[in-house]
Amino acid sequence: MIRKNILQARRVVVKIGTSSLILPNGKINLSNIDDLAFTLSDLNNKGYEVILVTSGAVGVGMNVLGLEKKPDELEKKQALASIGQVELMSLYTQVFHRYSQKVSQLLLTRDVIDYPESRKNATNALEALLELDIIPIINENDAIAVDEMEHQTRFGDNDTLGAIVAKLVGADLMIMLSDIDGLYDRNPNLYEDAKIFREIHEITDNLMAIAGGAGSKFGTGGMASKLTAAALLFENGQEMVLSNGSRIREIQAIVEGKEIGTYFAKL
Ligand SMILES: Nc1ncnc2c1ncn2[C@@H]1O[C@H](COP(=O)(O)OP(=O)(O)O)[C@@H](O)[C@H]1O
Ligand SMILES: N[C@@H](CCC(=O)OP(=O)(O)O)C(=O)O
Repeated sequence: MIRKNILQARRVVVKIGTSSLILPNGKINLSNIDDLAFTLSDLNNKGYEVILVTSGAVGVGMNVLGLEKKPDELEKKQALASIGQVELMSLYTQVFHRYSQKVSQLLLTRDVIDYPESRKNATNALEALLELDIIPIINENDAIAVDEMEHQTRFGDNDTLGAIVAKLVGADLMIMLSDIDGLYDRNPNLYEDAKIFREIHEITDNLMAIAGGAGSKFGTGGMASKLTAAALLFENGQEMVLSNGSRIREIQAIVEGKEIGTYFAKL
């Protein structure tokens, strides 16, 4: 399938996962963050409207406190997110500044999106930021998003958040960066002969089954949540490319419609 719709895409949501921001040893992946800032700034200069959905608050918080294992207690994870989020934004501000690109931060919770008035406020803010040539950087507000009965504040994972943001702003394309080249017919970290899918047109139960299992120790989503995000995008006639967050500069070739990663588009 030729990725011809991608050639028309102007408004792009890029989602980067913890596994692309934190090295296996727990340190910050500075080269990936620098590549991300360069590539997104370059896209913005070329006339694309770019929104970044980033994970990493908890992972960076673990790095700040020198923790090797994510704590089980909810309030400790909240605290870690609160510590890590400022550090993450400080890093982003510095690297984007190097490429003369201004950025902003939005921390969302699900109730904001569920209530029509507050949803409209979020959309208005995003539209105003894009109009000002800013790259909005979005994360879930993990420090306060805790689910209580009848009041859902959590998105749960940033893959879903990315798809919801893409819907909110009517994005033409979502680029999902993970620690893997795309979706495989089975987990390539466990099976050497796993084969990559170049395109997916439908999210079936069978696909969900082969994407099962958790992801990296710092993240939360795993491959299944990427498929759930794709299914949400399909509902809105939107498209997604899942590609490797260790080769971020390939985003340029992705928006040129080149066959990189796995392309999710309805037929
Ligand atoms: N069928 C599959 N194809 C690709 N990756 C898979 C598959 N099944 C499970 N995975 C796992 O999902 C991981 C990506 O999810 P995750 O670690 O949550 O990434 P991120 O932090 O980027 O959100 C891969 O590294 C891989 O171990
Ligand atoms: N919002 C959380 C990350 C949640 C999440 O989905 O993580 P990931 O699977 O790495 O995209 C954080 O900033 O730590």
